Amino acid sequence: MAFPYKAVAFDLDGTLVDSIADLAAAANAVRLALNLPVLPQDTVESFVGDGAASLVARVLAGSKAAEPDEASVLQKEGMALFNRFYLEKLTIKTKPYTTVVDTLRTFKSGKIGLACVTNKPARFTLPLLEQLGLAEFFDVVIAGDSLPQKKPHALPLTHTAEVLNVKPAEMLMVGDSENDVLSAKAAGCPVAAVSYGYAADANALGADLIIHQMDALLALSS
Ligand SMILES: O=C(O)COP(=O)(O)O
Ligand SMILES: [Mg+2]
Repeated sequence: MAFPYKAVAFDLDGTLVDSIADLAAAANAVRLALNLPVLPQDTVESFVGDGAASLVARVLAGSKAAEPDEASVLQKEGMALFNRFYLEKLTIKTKPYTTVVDTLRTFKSGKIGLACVTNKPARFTLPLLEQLGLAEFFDVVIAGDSLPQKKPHALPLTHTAEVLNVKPAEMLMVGDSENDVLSAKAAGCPVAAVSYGYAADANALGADLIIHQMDALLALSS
């Protein structure tokens, strides 16, 4: 194919799949179990992007500023509840965004290396990809706890490029958040941002390119 890159690394939440309804349901199930009032879905959406431990800390505090304190009893209890509730209902409403499946299929048949690089922990990432029939497309899946560093660090992307045997400059990162853009820039990867994800303003992320649906990638040529 005329596609200008040898590989593509995709973020998961807000990029490949719209997972916010199930994330918010699990988050609010945690709050109800702890006798806290439920949060609006938009509030939970603003807490997503830094992995499950950060999400749980923010959901418990009701504030984006909260950071996980692994030693806290409440954080441990919140994590245990979130793990249980979210794993039970990972893909009730979660679906791939429009044109995602066809785009992955086209890249796969064009021998483009494909990776999923997410901050979501592996215990959720792998079953979610399986349940939605997406796992088969990826040569490599790097979750938030697969390596010692997660996005916005460069490591998930430099490691992915190494596994796919391409240079970072030959691998396009596609994401929806500041962490995706920062990780790509730190790794030396070109980066596209999707306009439909969980960032308040995709135009402000500093990506090289903005796309409004995934199959816009297929129109790129060198
Ligand atoms: O689970 C998160 O916090 C974010 O996941 P993502 O990196 O796939 O957007
Ligand atoms: Mg994302």
